[in-house]
Amino acid sequence: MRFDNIIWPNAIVLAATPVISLISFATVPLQTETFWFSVFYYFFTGMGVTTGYHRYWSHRSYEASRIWQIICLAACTGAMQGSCKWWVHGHRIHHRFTDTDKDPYNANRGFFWSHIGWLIFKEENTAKVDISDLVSDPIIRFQDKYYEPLAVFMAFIFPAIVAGLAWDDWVGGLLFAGVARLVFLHHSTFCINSLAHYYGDHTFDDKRTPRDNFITALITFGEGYHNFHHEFPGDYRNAIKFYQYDPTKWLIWLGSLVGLTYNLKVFPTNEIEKGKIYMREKKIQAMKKKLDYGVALEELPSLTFAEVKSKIAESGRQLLIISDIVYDVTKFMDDHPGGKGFLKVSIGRDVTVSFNGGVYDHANAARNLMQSMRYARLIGGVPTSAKAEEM
Ligand code: HEM
Repeated sequence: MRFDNIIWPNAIVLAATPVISLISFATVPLQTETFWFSVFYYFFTGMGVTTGYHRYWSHRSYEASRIWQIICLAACTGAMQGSCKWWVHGHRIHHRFTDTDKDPYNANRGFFWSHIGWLIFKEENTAKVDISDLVSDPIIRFQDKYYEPLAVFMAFIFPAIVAGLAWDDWVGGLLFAGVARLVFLHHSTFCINSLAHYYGDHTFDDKRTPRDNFITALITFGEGYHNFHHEFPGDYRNAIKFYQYDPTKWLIWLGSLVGLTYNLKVFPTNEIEKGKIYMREKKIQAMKKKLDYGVALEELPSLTFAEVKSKIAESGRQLLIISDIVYDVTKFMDDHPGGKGFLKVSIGRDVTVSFNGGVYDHANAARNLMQSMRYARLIGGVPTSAKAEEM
C-alpha cells in the first residue's frame, strides 16, 4: 500500500465517520425526535444531491427557480460530497467516458473502486468536459469557494443546532443527524456508481455497465433505474412509470405544481420503447442461437429438379419440395402427425400447395420443424406434372 497517493481528507472522513457512528450508537441514547429528524435530514440531503447536483446541475433535465436552487445547494452541501462544481465535473466525465479509463468511477475496475476507491486514491484524469454553465453562476462559485466551512456547518453544526434548540439534544443532533446520517448517505450515493453498475437489468442497452434495479432504486432515492438514466440522461425521471420508485422524480414533479420547477424534460416514449425492443430482440436472438434452425437458406446447395430425382434414386433419401426448397423427410416419415402415407406420395414432388392448404394448412409448428429438414435450394423450377395440389 502506497501512502503518498491517498487523498487523506477523504480517507479520514470516510473512515472516521463510521467509527464515530458505531461508538455513538453504543454509548449515546438516541431520542425519538432525533431519530426522526435524522431520517428527515437523510432524505433532505440525499435528495438534494439527486434533484440538485445530479438531475438539475449535471444534466439540466429541468429548470428551477432560484429558491429551489438555493435549497438544493444547501441540502447538497450537507451531504458532504464535494462542491457542486467538482461533483458535476466528475459526473459529466463519468457519462461521457462511462466504463473507460477516463471514467472516474469506472465500474470495470471493480466494485470497491467504483464505490469508494476513486475517492480515496489519487489518480490523474485528463478528461475534459464543459462546465462553463456552472462557472458563470454566482451561487455555484460561492459554494465552491467556501465549500469546506459550509459543508462542516451543513453536515454537522446545523443538525446539532436544530436538535439542540428544538428538543435540547445537541449531542444527539451532531452524532446521529450529523455523523451517522452522513455515513448512510455517503454509501447510499456511492451505490449509484457501484451497485447500479453491477446488479439489475440492461433494459434499454447493454453496451455499458449501468443497470436497472428496484432495490438499488430504493437505496438511492430512485437513481437505481440506471440503465434508463445512462440512455436518456436528459430525462428528469429515472423510472418511466409514474408508480415506479423514484422519489426524486416525484419531488421535481411536485415542485412543478407550485412553479418551483418547470420545463421538465422527458425523452419521447417512442424512442424509449425502441430501446426496450432492441434489448428484447437481442435476448430473442440469443435464445434462437441455442435452437436448431437448420442450414441457413443462403448456405444451402442448389439442385435442379432432375438432380433431386437422381438423389432420391441413388441415395434413397426421401426428398420433397415446398416453395423452391428441397426437404429431406427421411427420418420424419414415421413421425409425421399427418401420417406416413401423405409424405410417401409427396416424395419427388412439389407439394407447396398441398402443404399450404391443398391438403392441410400446416401450423407454425410444422413450419418451424421443416427448417431443420432443409436439404437444398431448387433451381430451374418443377415440371407441372410433378406438382401436387390435392391428394
Ligand atoms: C417437411 C414437410 C412436412 C412437415 C415438417 C410436416 C409436419 C406436420 C406437423 C408438425 C403436423 C401437426 C399439425 C401442424 O403442425 O399443423 C402435420 C399435420 C399434417 N400434415 Fe404434415 N408435414 C409436412 C408435409 C406434409 C405434406 C406434404 C402433407 C400432404 C401432402 C401433409 C399432411 C398433413 C396433414 C393432413 C396433417 C394433419 C393431421 C391431422 O391433424 O389430422 N404434411 N404435419
